[in-house]
Amino acid sequence: MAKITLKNLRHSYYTNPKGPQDFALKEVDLDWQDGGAYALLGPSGCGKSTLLNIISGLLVPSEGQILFDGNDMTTATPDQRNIAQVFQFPVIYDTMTVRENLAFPLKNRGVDPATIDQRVYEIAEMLEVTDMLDRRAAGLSPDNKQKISMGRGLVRDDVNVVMFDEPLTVIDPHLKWKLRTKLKELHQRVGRTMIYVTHDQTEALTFADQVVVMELGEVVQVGTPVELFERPAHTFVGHFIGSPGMNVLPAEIKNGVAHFYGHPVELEGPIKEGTSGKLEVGIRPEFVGLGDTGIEAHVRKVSDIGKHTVVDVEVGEHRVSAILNGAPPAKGDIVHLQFKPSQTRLYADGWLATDVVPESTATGEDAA
Ligand SMILES: Nc1ncnc2c1ncn2[C@@H]1O[C@H](COP(=O)(O)OP(=O)(O)OP(=O)(O)O)[C@@H](O)[C@H]1O
Repeated sequence: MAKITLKNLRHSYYTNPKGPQDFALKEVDLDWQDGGAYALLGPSGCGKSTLLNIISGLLVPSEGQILFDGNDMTTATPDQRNIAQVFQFPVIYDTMTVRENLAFPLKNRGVDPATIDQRVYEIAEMLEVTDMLDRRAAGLSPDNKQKISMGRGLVRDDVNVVMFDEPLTVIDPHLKWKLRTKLKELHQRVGRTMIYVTHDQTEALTFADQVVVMELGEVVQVGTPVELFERPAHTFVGHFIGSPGMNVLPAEIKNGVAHFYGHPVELEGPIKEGTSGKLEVGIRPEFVGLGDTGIEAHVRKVSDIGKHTVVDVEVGEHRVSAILNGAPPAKGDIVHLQFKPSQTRLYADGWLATDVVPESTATGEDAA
């Protein structure tokens, strides 16, 4: 196993890139700690596969380095990197039994038969496939084939990292949650570095201890699921994570106070020095409340989603969502919005521009 470092990495598929727009990856600096459970999360086209291929050695970056425990591996072949990969579609041999499929990566490396038997059994137990060990892979369901494919990725204990590239694509929706949880459990049991690539926030947040969020070839935030939810470093993270995502509303500063639609808005803490550019207030629907006073809004839609109600309101031409627990208002009502100050942030050109008040100096709490 190894710590993997990406240093000043940039990649363009053009031979003569003219500017940042020609780079599929713009300046990536990242450390993947030994034994960590990571997710690489972002929408289609943000650069996830490009980054994955650079780590696995299928692609040499235009600029920068990739280090394994400080050793430069930038131009090393995939074989030399000692990486296991699980792809979107199962990679198994149909004519072999499940046991032979699981044993294959070990046999290939000349591991002794007794160790192979033991490892295959351990992995089969973890994946709950011991009853299929002697069945031909050809007869398995797609879900089970993908489980075996995962098993092949996990069976070796000498790999530097196991990379999963959208591994649940072929899995039946009702089984997805089960395999997601299984993968998390497997990480805890085998303790190997794992990188799970996905565009699905639920998969990323269930699996990973640390989530790397990418947009337009850039890493916009690395954090725990809670950090990404509670304090998005970029409005993109606020939008992308959560359902519905964070409300991002136009703001202006008057006499040092943020305003939205003419109303003063109390922020989580001081505005960072030198803040300028396009200003926006970010507040998650979970922290928008209703009260007798506050920002006047018209209720446009009320959706009952079981435990909560999502209420969509309009403030002028701006749409705001609130997640409410109590009795909801009705469509057409006029309500007053209150933003919970400790959860209200300012963003400048998309980036977080407020600091948090240290706990010892924080006063009371929160209007909503
Ligand atoms: N071989 C290639 N030649 C030219 N451009 C490419 C190539 N592969 C990817 N790109 C471009 O690089 C950018 C990043 O693509 P990449 O496939 O890494 O994104 P992704 O996040 O993995 O997307 P997806 O989830 O759809 O696979 C995109 O704009 C894509 O069009």
